Amino acid sequence: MEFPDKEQATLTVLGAGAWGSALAELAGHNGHKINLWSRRLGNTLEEAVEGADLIVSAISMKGVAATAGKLQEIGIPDHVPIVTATKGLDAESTRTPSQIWHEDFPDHPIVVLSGPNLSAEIERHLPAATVVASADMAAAEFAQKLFASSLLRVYTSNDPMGTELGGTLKNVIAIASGVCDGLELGINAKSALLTRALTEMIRIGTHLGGQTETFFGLSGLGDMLATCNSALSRNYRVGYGLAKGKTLEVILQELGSTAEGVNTTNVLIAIANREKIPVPISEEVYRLLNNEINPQEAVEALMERDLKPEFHEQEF
Ligand SMILES: NC(=O)C1=CN([C@@H]2O[C@H](COP(=O)(O)OP(=O)(O)OC[C@H]3O[C@@H](n4cnc5c(N)ncnc54)[C@H](O)[C@@H]3O)[C@@H](O)[C@H]2O)C=CC1
Ligand SMILES: O=C(CO)COP(=O)(O)O
Repeated sequence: MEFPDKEQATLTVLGAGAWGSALAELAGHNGHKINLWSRRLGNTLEEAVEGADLIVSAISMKGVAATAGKLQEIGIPDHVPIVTATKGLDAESTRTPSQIWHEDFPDHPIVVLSGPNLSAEIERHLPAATVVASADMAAAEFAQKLFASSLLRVYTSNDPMGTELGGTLKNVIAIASGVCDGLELGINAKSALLTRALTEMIRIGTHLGGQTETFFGLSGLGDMLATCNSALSRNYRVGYGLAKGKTLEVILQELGSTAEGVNTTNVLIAIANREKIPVPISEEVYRLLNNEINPQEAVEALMERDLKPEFHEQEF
Protein backbone atom coordinates (compact mmCIF):
# COMPACT_ATOMS: atom_id res chain seq x y z
CA MET A 1 0.00 0.00 0.00
CA GLU A 2 1.28 3.47 -0.95
CA PHE A 3 0.71 6.25 1.56
CA PRO A 4 0.33 9.90 0.57
CA ASP A 5 3.66 11.70 0.17
CA LYS A 6 2.42 15.19 1.11
CA GLU A 7 4.40 18.05 2.61
CA GLN A 8 1.42 18.60 4.86
CA ALA A 9 -0.53 15.51 5.95
CA THR A 10 -3.67 15.63 8.09
CA LEU A 11 -3.48 13.77 11.40
CA THR A 12 -6.33 13.14 13.80
CA VAL A 13 -5.20 12.74 17.41
CA LEU A 14 -7.75 11.09 19.70
CA GLY A 15 -7.19 12.14 23.33
CA ALA A 16 -6.04 15.59 24.37
CA GLY A 17 -4.37 14.56 27.62
CA ALA A 18 -0.65 14.81 28.32
CA TRP A 19 0.42 12.32 25.65
CA GLY A 20 -2.12 13.21 22.93
CA SER A 21 -1.19 16.89 23.25
CA ALA A 22 2.56 16.14 23.08
CA LEU A 23 2.12 13.92 20.00
CA ALA A 24 -0.03 16.59 18.34
CA GLU A 25 2.69 19.14 18.99
CA LEU A 26 5.41 16.85 17.58
CA ALA A 27 3.52 16.29 14.33
CA GLY A 28 2.51 19.97 14.22
CA HIS A 29 6.20 20.89 14.57
CA ASN A 30 6.75 19.01 11.28
CA GLY A 31 4.14 21.20 9.58
CA HIS A 32 1.29 18.70 9.55
CA LYS A 33 -2.34 19.66 10.10
CA ILE A 34 -3.70 18.33 13.39
CA ASN A 35 -7.31 17.62 14.30
CA LEU A 36 -7.39 17.01 18.03
CA TRP A 37 -10.38 15.19 19.54
CA SER A 38 -11.36 14.55 23.11
CA ARG A 39 -14.63 14.17 24.95
CA ARG A 40 -14.10 17.60 26.48
CA LEU A 41 -13.14 19.64 23.39
CA GLY A 42 -16.71 19.75 22.10
CA ASN A 43 -16.02 18.58 18.52
CA THR A 44 -17.54 15.31 17.26
CA LEU A 45 -15.49 12.23 16.47
CA GLU A 46 -17.01 12.30 12.98
CA GLU A 47 -15.72 15.85 12.35
CA ALA A 48 -12.32 15.05 13.84
CA VAL A 49 -11.56 12.07 11.56
CA GLU A 50 -12.80 13.66 8.33
CA GLY A 51 -9.98 13.91 5.77
CA ALA A 52 -7.43 12.20 8.05
CA ASP A 53 -4.36 10.61 6.43
CA LEU A 54 -3.53 8.95 9.76
CA ILE A 55 -5.35 8.53 13.08
CA VAL A 56 -3.45 8.47 16.39
CA SER A 57 -5.09 7.20 19.56
CA ALA A 58 -3.61 8.49 22.82
CA ILE A 59 -6.58 7.91 25.07
CA SER A 60 -6.40 6.10 28.40
CA MET A 61 -6.92 2.36 28.34
CA LYS A 62 -10.34 2.64 29.91
CA GLY A 63 -11.63 4.60 26.90
CA VAL A 64 -10.09 2.59 24.05
CA ALA A 65 -12.76 -0.09 23.46
CA ALA A 66 -15.64 2.40 23.54
CA THR A 67 -13.87 4.90 21.27
CA ALA A 68 -12.83 2.22 18.77
CA GLY A 69 -16.45 1.00 18.74
CA LYS A 70 -17.75 4.53 18.04
CA LEU A 71 -15.24 5.03 15.26
CA GLN A 72 -16.20 1.70 13.73
CA GLU A 73 -19.82 2.91 13.51
CA ILE A 74 -18.66 6.14 11.84
CA GLY A 75 -16.29 4.31 9.47
CA ILE A 76 -12.97 5.54 8.03
CA PRO A 77 -11.48 4.91 4.57
CA ASP A 78 -9.64 1.54 4.36
CA HIS A 79 -6.12 2.79 3.70
CA VAL A 80 -5.95 5.13 6.75
CA PRO A 81 -3.53 3.70 9.35
CA ILE A 82 -4.43 3.77 13.05
CA VAL A 83 -1.52 4.48 15.39
CA THR A 84 -2.07 3.39 18.98
CA ALA A 85 0.00 5.08 21.70
CA THR A 86 -1.92 3.80 24.75
CA LYS A 87 0.05 1.69 27.26
CA GLY A 88 -2.36 -0.64 29.02
CA LEU A 89 -4.49 -3.79 29.04
CA ASP A 90 -8.27 -3.90 28.78
CA ALA A 91 -9.81 -4.74 32.17
CA GLU A 92 -12.65 -6.81 30.72
CA SER A 93 -11.10 -8.68 27.81
CA THR A 94 -7.37 -8.52 28.82
CA ARG A 95 -6.64 -7.40 25.21
CA THR A 96 -3.94 -4.88 24.33
CA PRO A 97 -5.02 -1.61 22.66
CA SER A 98 -3.67 -2.75 19.26
CA GLN A 99 -5.68 -5.98 19.51
CA ILE A 100 -8.83 -3.93 20.16
CA TRP A 101 -8.15 -1.63 17.20
CA HIS A 102 -7.29 -4.59 14.98
CA GLU A 103 -10.51 -6.44 15.86
CA ASP A 104 -12.65 -3.39 15.06
CA PHE A 105 -10.62 -2.41 11.96
CA PRO A 106 -9.28 -5.69 10.47
CA ASP A 107 -8.58 -4.07 7.07
CA HIS A 108 -6.64 -1.08 8.43
CA PRO A 109 -2.92 -1.02 9.10
CA ILE A 110 -2.44 -0.82 12.88
CA VAL A 111 0.79 0.79 14.13
CA VAL A 112 2.00 0.78 17.77
CA LEU A 113 3.96 3.86 18.91
CA SER A 114 5.91 3.31 22.13
CA GLY A 115 9.21 4.24 23.73
CA PRO A 116 10.85 6.14 26.60
CA ASN A 117 8.69 9.22 26.15
CA LEU A 118 7.91 11.14 29.32
CA SER A 119 5.57 13.77 27.89
CA ALA A 120 6.77 16.55 30.23
CA GLU A 121 10.29 16.26 28.73
CA ILE A 122 8.92 16.14 25.18
CA GLU A 123 6.92 19.30 25.87
CA ARG A 124 10.20 21.00 26.86
CA HIS A 125 11.59 20.00 23.44
CA LEU A 126 14.24 17.75 24.99
CA PRO A 127 15.45 15.09 22.51
CA ALA A 128 13.82 11.63 22.64
CA ALA A 129 13.48 8.44 20.59
CA THR A 130 10.56 6.11 20.02
CA VAL A 131 9.46 3.06 18.02
CA VAL A 132 6.65 2.65 15.49
CA ALA A 133 5.85 -1.03 14.99
CA SER A 134 3.48 -2.74 12.61
CA ALA A 135 2.91 -5.91 10.61
CA ASP A 136 2.54 -3.42 7.71
CA MET A 137 6.03 -1.93 7.29
CA ALA A 138 4.85 0.72 4.80
CA ALA A 139 2.40 2.02 7.42
CA ALA A 140 5.14 2.04 10.10
CA GLU A 141 7.40 4.01 7.72
CA PHE A 142 4.57 6.45 7.00
CA ALA A 143 4.13 7.10 10.76
CA GLN A 144 7.93 7.33 11.13
CA LYS A 145 8.08 10.05 8.50
CA LEU A 146 5.23 12.05 10.01
CA PHE A 147 6.69 12.10 13.53
CA ALA A 148 10.48 12.08 13.01
CA SER A 149 12.25 15.39 13.63
CA SER A 150 15.22 16.86 15.45
CA LEU A 151 13.10 16.47 18.61
CA LEU A 152 12.14 12.82 18.12
CA ARG A 153 14.16 10.04 16.51
CA VAL A 154 11.72 7.38 15.31
CA TYR A 155 12.70 3.75 14.65
CA THR A 156 10.53 1.17 12.87
CA SER A 157 9.89 -2.39 14.05
CA ASN A 158 7.94 -5.38 12.75
CA ASP A 159 6.96 -6.47 16.27
CA PRO A 160 3.86 -4.52 17.35
CA MET A 161 3.02 -6.95 20.17
CA GLY A 162 6.51 -6.83 21.74
CA THR A 163 6.66 -3.04 21.34
CA GLU A 164 3.26 -2.55 22.93
CA LEU A 165 3.86 -5.00 25.79
CA GLY A 166 7.21 -3.40 26.68
CA GLY A 167 5.49 -0.03 27.24
CA THR A 168 2.61 -1.66 29.09
CA LEU A 169 4.41 -4.09 31.40
CA LYS A 170 7.06 -1.60 32.50
CA ASN A 171 4.33 0.49 34.17
CA VAL A 172 3.92 -2.30 36.75
CA ILE A 173 7.69 -2.34 37.26
CA ALA A 174 7.72 1.47 37.61
CA ILE A 175 5.41 1.09 40.62
CA ALA A 176 7.86 -1.44 42.12
CA SER A 177 10.76 0.91 41.36
CA GLY A 178 9.01 3.81 43.11
CA VAL A 179 8.57 1.57 46.17
CA CYS A 180 12.27 0.66 46.05
CA ASP A 181 13.31 4.33 45.97
CA GLY A 182 10.66 5.37 48.50
CA LEU A 183 11.98 2.79 50.96
CA GLU A 184 15.55 3.99 50.19
CA LEU A 185 16.74 0.44 49.50
CA GLY A 186 19.84 1.56 47.58
CA ILE A 187 21.31 1.09 44.10
CA ASN A 188 22.17 -2.59 44.53
CA ALA A 189 18.54 -3.38 45.25
CA LYS A 190 17.27 -1.21 42.41
CA SER A 191 19.68 -2.74 39.88
CA ALA A 192 18.61 -6.22 40.96
CA LEU A 193 14.94 -5.26 40.79
CA LEU A 194 15.11 -3.79 37.29
CA THR A 195 17.26 -6.60 35.89
CA ARG A 196 14.99 -9.33 37.25
CA ALA A 197 11.98 -7.29 36.10
CA LEU A 198 13.26 -7.34 32.53
CA THR A 199 13.49 -11.15 32.68
CA GLU A 200 9.91 -11.19 33.98
CA MET A 201 8.71 -8.85 31.21
CA ILE A 202 10.37 -11.07 28.60
CA ARG A 203 8.87 -14.24 30.11
CA ILE A 204 5.29 -12.98 29.92
CA GLY A 205 5.80 -10.75 26.88
CA THR A 206 7.13 -13.55 24.67
CA HIS A 207 4.38 -15.88 25.91
CA LEU A 208 1.87 -13.29 24.69
CA GLY A 209 3.53 -13.03 21.27
CA GLY A 210 6.34 -10.44 21.53
CA GLN A 211 9.86 -11.08 20.23
CA THR A 212 12.64 -11.37 22.85
CA GLU A 213 14.96 -8.78 21.23
CA THR A 214 12.22 -6.13 21.24
CA PHE A 215 12.29 -6.11 25.06
CA PHE A 216 15.98 -5.15 24.95
CA GLY A 217 15.18 -2.13 22.77
CA LEU A 218 13.73 1.35 23.28
CA SER A 219 10.17 0.20 23.91
CA GLY A 220 11.27 -2.38 26.51
CA LEU A 221 14.46 -1.75 28.48
CA GLY A 222 14.56 1.88 27.26
CA ASP A 223 11.09 2.74 28.53
CA MET A 224 11.65 0.76 31.72
CA LEU A 225 14.76 2.85 32.48
CA ALA A 226 12.97 6.15 31.81
CA THR A 227 9.88 5.35 33.81
CA CYS A 228 11.59 3.57 36.71
CA ASN A 229 14.05 6.43 37.28
CA SER A 230 11.90 9.53 36.96
CA ALA A 231 9.58 11.29 39.34
CA LEU A 232 7.87 12.56 36.16
CA SER A 233 6.43 9.06 35.82
CA ARG A 234 3.02 8.77 37.41
CA ASN A 235 3.43 5.03 37.89
CA TYR A 236 6.73 5.57 39.70
CA ARG A 237 4.98 8.13 41.89
CA VAL A 238 2.30 5.58 42.81
CA GLY A 239 4.97 3.23 44.17
CA TYR A 240 6.93 6.04 45.84
CA GLY A 241 3.79 7.34 47.57
CA LEU A 242 2.84 3.86 48.82
CA ALA A 243 6.35 3.44 50.28
CA LYS A 244 5.90 6.76 52.07
CA GLY A 245 2.70 5.51 53.70
CA LYS A 246 0.10 7.24 51.50
CA THR A 247 -3.00 5.34 50.43
CA LEU A 248 -3.54 4.54 46.76
CA GLU A 249 -6.70 6.64 46.78
CA VAL A 250 -4.84 9.75 47.98
CA ILE A 251 -1.97 9.20 45.52
CA LEU A 252 -4.33 8.90 42.54
CA GLN A 253 -6.26 11.95 43.67
CA GLU A 254 -3.04 13.97 43.90
CA LEU A 255 -1.87 12.76 40.46
CA GLY A 256 -5.10 13.82 38.77
CA SER A 257 -4.15 11.96 35.57
CA THR A 258 -3.69 8.45 34.26
CA ALA A 259 -1.43 5.90 36.02
CA GLU A 260 -2.08 2.86 33.81
CA GLY A 261 0.09 0.54 35.91
CA VAL A 262 -2.62 0.14 38.56
CA ASN A 263 -5.16 -1.41 36.19
CA THR A 264 -2.41 -3.16 34.20
CA THR A 265 -1.20 -4.96 37.34
CA ASN A 266 -4.66 -6.39 38.01
CA VAL A 267 -5.10 -7.52 34.39
CA LEU A 268 -1.55 -8.89 34.18
CA ILE A 269 -2.04 -11.04 37.28
CA ALA A 270 -5.30 -12.39 35.81
CA ILE A 271 -3.40 -13.32 32.62
CA ALA A 272 -0.42 -14.78 34.53
CA ASN A 273 -2.74 -16.94 36.69
CA ARG A 274 -4.70 -18.07 33.64
CA GLU A 275 -1.56 -18.91 31.63
CA LYS A 276 0.45 -20.16 34.66
CA ILE A 277 3.38 -17.80 34.02
CA PRO A 278 5.45 -16.82 37.08
CA VAL A 279 5.62 -13.03 37.57
CA PRO A 280 6.94 -12.67 41.13
CA ILE A 281 7.65 -8.92 41.06
CA SER A 282 4.30 -8.05 39.49
CA GLU A 283 2.62 -10.40 41.97
CA GLU A 284 4.03 -8.38 44.90
CA VAL A 285 2.93 -5.12 43.24
CA TYR A 286 -0.54 -6.66 42.92
CA ARG A 287 -0.67 -7.67 46.59
CA LEU A 288 0.54 -4.21 47.60
CA LEU A 289 -2.02 -2.36 45.44
CA ASN A 290 -4.77 -4.60 46.78
CA ASN A 291 -3.84 -3.97 50.44
CA GLU A 292 -2.78 -7.58 51.07
CA ILE A 293 0.73 -6.58 52.24
CA ASN A 294 2.74 -3.45 53.05
CA PRO A 295 5.83 -2.28 51.07
CA GLN A 296 8.31 -3.82 53.54
CA GLU A 297 6.54 -7.17 53.37
CA ALA A 298 6.69 -7.04 49.55
CA VAL A 299 10.48 -6.66 49.72
CA GLU A 300 10.78 -9.51 52.24
CA ALA A 301 8.63 -11.78 50.09
CA LEU A 302 10.90 -11.18 47.06
CA MET A 303 14.10 -11.74 49.07
CA GLU A 304 12.84 -14.96 50.64
CA ARG A 305 11.76 -16.73 47.43
CA ASP A 306 13.19 -20.18 46.71
CA LEU A 307 16.81 -20.08 45.56
CA LYS A 308 17.30 -20.85 41.85
CA PRO A 309 19.64 -20.33 38.86
CA GLU A 310 19.56 -16.85 37.29
CA PHE A 311 18.39 -18.19 33.92
CA HIS A 312 16.33 -21.24 33.07
CA GLU A 313 17.53 -23.10 29.98
CA GLN A 314 14.37 -22.28 28.03
CA GLU A 315 14.59 -18.54 28.85
CA PHE A 316 16.03 -16.41 25.96
N1 LIG B 1 2.05 11.07 29.52
C1 LIG B 1 3.04 10.36 29.07
O1 LIG B 1 4.22 10.68 29.32
C2 LIG B 1 2.79 9.17 28.21
C3 LIG B 1 1.58 8.51 28.24
N2 LIG B 1 1.38 7.38 27.48
C4 LIG B 1 0.11 6.65 27.50
O2 LIG B 1 -0.88 7.44 26.83
C5 LIG B 1 -2.17 7.17 27.41
C6 LIG B 1 -2.82 8.49 27.83
O3 LIG B 1 -1.99 9.03 28.84
P1 LIG B 1 -2.00 10.59 29.20
O4 LIG B 1 -2.30 11.42 28.01
O5 LIG B 1 -0.74 10.85 29.90
O6 LIG B 1 -3.21 10.62 30.23
P2 LIG B 1 -4.14 11.86 30.61
O7 LIG B 1 -4.83 11.45 31.85
O8 LIG B 1 -3.38 13.13 30.58
O9 LIG B 1 -5.19 11.90 29.40
C7 LIG B 1 -6.06 10.83 29.13
C8 LIG B 1 -6.86 11.09 27.90
O10 LIG B 1 -7.74 9.97 27.66
C9 LIG B 1 -9.07 10.46 27.52
N3 LIG B 1 -10.02 9.47 28.05
C10 LIG B 1 -10.03 8.94 29.28
N4 LIG B 1 -11.09 8.10 29.39
C11 LIG B 1 -11.74 8.13 28.22
C12 LIG B 1 -12.92 7.52 27.72
N5 LIG B 1 -13.64 6.68 28.50
N6 LIG B 1 -13.30 7.75 26.43
C13 LIG B 1 -12.57 8.60 25.66
N7 LIG B 1 -11.46 9.23 26.08
C14 LIG B 1 -11.06 9.00 27.34
C15 LIG B 1 -9.11 11.74 28.35
O11 LIG B 1 -10.19 12.58 27.95
C16 LIG B 1 -7.75 12.34 27.99
O12 LIG B 1 -7.83 12.98 26.73
C17 LIG B 1 -1.91 6.20 28.57
O13 LIG B 1 -2.19 4.89 28.14
C18 LIG B 1 -0.44 6.39 28.89
O14 LIG B 1 0.15 5.23 29.44
C19 LIG B 1 2.36 6.92 26.65
C20 LIG B 1 3.58 7.56 26.57
C21 LIG B 1 3.89 8.72 27.35
O1 LIG C 1 5.04 5.86 29.48
C1 LIG C 1 5.58 6.83 29.92
C2 LIG C 1 6.95 7.22 29.55
O2 LIG C 1 7.43 6.49 28.47
C3 LIG C 1 4.86 7.68 30.91
O3 LIG C 1 4.97 7.11 32.16
P1 LIG C 1 3.83 7.37 33.25
O4 LIG C 1 2.53 6.94 32.62
O5 LIG C 1 4.25 6.50 34.40
O6 LIG C 1 3.85 8.82 33.59
